[in-house]
Amino acid sequence: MVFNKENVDYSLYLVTDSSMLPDGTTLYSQVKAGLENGVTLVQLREKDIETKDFIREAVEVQKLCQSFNVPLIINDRIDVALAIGADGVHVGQDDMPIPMVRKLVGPDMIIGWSVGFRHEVETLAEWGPDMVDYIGVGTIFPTLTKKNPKKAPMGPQGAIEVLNALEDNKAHWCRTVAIGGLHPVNIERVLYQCVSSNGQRALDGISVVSDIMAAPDAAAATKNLRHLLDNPSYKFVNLGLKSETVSSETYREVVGQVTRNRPLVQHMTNKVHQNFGANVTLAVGSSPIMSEVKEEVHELARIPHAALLLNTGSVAPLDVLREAITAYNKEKRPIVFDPVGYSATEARRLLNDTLLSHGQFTCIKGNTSEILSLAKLTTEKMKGVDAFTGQLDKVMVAQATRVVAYTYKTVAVCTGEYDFVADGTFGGRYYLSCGLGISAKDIPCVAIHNGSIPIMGDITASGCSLGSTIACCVGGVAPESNLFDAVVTAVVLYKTAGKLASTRCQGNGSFNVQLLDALYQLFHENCPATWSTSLERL
Ligand SMILES: Cc1nc(C(=O)O)sc1CCOP(=O)(O)O
Ligand SMILES: C=C1C=NC(C(F)(F)F)=NC1=N
Repeated sequence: MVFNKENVDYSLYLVTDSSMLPDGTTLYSQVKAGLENGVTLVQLREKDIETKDFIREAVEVQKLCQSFNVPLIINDRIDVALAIGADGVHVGQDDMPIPMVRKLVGPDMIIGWSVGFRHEVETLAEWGPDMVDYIGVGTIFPTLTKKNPKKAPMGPQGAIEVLNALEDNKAHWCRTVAIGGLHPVNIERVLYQCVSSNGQRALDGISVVSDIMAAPDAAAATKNLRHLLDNPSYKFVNLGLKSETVSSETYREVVGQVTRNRPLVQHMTNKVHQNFGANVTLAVGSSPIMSEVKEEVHELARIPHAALLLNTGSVAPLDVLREAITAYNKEKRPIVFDPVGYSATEARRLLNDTLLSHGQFTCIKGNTSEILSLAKLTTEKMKGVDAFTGQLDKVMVAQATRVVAYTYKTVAVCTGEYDFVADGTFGGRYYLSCGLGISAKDIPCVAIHNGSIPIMGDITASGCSLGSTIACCVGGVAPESNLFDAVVTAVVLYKTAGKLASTRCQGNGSFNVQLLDALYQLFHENCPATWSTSLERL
């Protein structure tokens, strides 16, 4: 019996592996537990097994799947799939070429293909809708399950690239499942982040091997995965409802909450910023801790109103930075990410990309060149547009800020004479298969301006310390507050203080001191109605 291909549910795709079964379980018992608790598609995958044994196992698993009305896919062995009348086959890039597979299995069988790169999608699109029915997109995260892995982990951003390739090549028939190192700790983030740039396509499902096959309690493991898939909202922090307008009333409320809650702001940052960042944090009614001790990040993240500022000018080892991201994501506490010098060197780009794929950030803040690089909008692409006044650059930079916010599903801040703040969080909502239907150009973005403050660029750590201020605000607001409002408040507060300090200082040295004083005064007076900074919705 071959399944009607049009209504396959790809949402929870179990790929078997009989080499990792816990004592007291069998391949059959693990698959059964999966099917009883929400697995929607099964792939029998045996790498070194005698054909006779494989056939026997396949017939047994096929009967089980049929009793749950779930299709059975056979990995790689076309002959076995044909012999037992399986519902489909899955082949890798180095297995039998797809057109030959289709010729052998006929039009009704499901064909799945392992895909990791844009050129493989282009090939698939050329073959047209009668060949590949779905693709396994991976390897998302490192995994020990696949022996001799040929692909480096691509992270959620790699999966987005594949989704974009499907859209660019109009392969609308093709379904997608992510695979590789997928577990409850990262599945919501993958489903939340992996949306094509045009907002039209998301993953159709996730595929797991060890999370179920190696689980002593496969039923519980499956129930947990099913829960994540059926409750499409990723609460990486308390994402409040969107407020319509950001006003001085909003600022007053945020400052009031920071004052009341005095958040702990953990800094992992560069040496130059440490001292000034700690003083800015104190001036903004918060409590700094400059700790890069891996063993204490979980304890710190559990402190009420904790927030992390991760500034990759920091020299903390990569595993410490990753552990911090894991800890704050786990506790659903905000992380402000400042990818210093993102595109300056390949080493920095790699470090920042690694951190960006390791967790979910609440706010990504950068200067214009960092944001343009993160948005993959090189100045060449920008030059393609006629050179109007600076006004045009403002539009382009605002768009780049929206692209970063959308790509990383975060609040993005781009600093400069105009500070841009864009909100790509979507309240943490995600959907399977279809995206949210909107693209980067549709997301909210504001421009914050207070005249030019040239001296701001002449002191060290002025940009980094905006990061500290943002962390104070997103850390200090009450749960269910709107993070975009908290970030905008921080930027408006900081820009107002910068302007004030620039009118009072005699040079760099006194500007530093005046900036601290201005932040302290503005924060403690908390009269935003008097703040001079303008905010414009774009
Ligand atoms: C079978 C397979 N294919 C992959 C690919 O990237 O194509 S990764 C993988 C193994 C995934 O196992 P786990 O869920 O235990 O990480
Ligand atoms: C190598 C593989 C890659 N992806 C998939 C799946 F996710 F199921 F599509 N299965 C495999 N065996």
